[in-house]
Amino acid sequence: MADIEIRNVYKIFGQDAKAALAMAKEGLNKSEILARSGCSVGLNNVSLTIGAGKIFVIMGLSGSGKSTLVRHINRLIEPTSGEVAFDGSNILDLDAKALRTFRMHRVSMVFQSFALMPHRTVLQNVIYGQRVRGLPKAEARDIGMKWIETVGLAGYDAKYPHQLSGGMKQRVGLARALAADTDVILMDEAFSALDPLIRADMQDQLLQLQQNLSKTIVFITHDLDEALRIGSEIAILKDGQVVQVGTPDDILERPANDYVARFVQRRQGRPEAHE
Ligand SMILES: Nc1ncnc2c1ncn2[C@@H]1O[C@H](COP(=O)(O)OP(=O)(O)OP(=O)(O)O)[C@@H](O)[C@H]1O
Repeated sequence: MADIEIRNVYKIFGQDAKAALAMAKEGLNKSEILARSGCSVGLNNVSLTIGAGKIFVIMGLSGSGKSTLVRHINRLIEPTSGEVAFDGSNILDLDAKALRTFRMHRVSMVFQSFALMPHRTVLQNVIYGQRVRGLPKAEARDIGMKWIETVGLAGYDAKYPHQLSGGMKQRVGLARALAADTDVILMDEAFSALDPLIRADMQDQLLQLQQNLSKTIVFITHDLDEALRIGSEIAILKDGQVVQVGTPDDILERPANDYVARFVQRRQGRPEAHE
């Protein structure tokens, strides 16, 4: 179980990141920084705590920084400034070997693009991490088959990714993350290719995982109903900044500002409030 702390994280993409960082720290906004430095601001002073055992949902318009934020949690991306800590230890201090171990045991990721290995079967994809860890084949197989069945793909273990639909591939990606048995699972629009029935099923699965196995799940979605259904907490990002973090009730009933109120209304298909 891990508490994840994101502290004053800035992420600047581009050549002149140092100058752009100084501008961000002075309080210039994303478009001013882009105009002056040519740099794109991914995250602009983000601080938040993701409690162990929670389903922490991240929402925001396209380009608001959701994927950039989540990729900091397994150090796929490193901040230009700031810290990311697991149980108080800054993961930026891990050397290459410790980072490999951290990724193997502490945090796995389900990508929107599936990221399956095309020449390996469903089962081989699902148990790849376990095999790399050195788990004997028979044991890894049992674990893999269990999760393949859980995600509704019983009978597909010997198929190859090209023989599956997009939604099925997404479920293989999820089974792989579950089989890896890490404390934390990062999910970047991981349900976007699922049809509504399977999507609802997978939401139930996630709630069970959280409740029964105390997994911490960080979940990006564009779907407010999904966020409200599964989220212990929801963070709303805008232009690389967190505009509110709260329970589903907080977000719906006590929006922190007009932006969040409009965001929620728009997503629910209600008429927009006045600007
Ligand atoms: N590799 C990169 N190079 C340059 N800019 C980047 C890079 N990755 C992200 N950005 C910029 O950082 C900002 C946040 O991007 P990010 O992909 O995190 O947004 P997002 O909220 O996940 O969007 P979406 O919902 O479309 O996936 C955007 O302005 C984007 O242009």
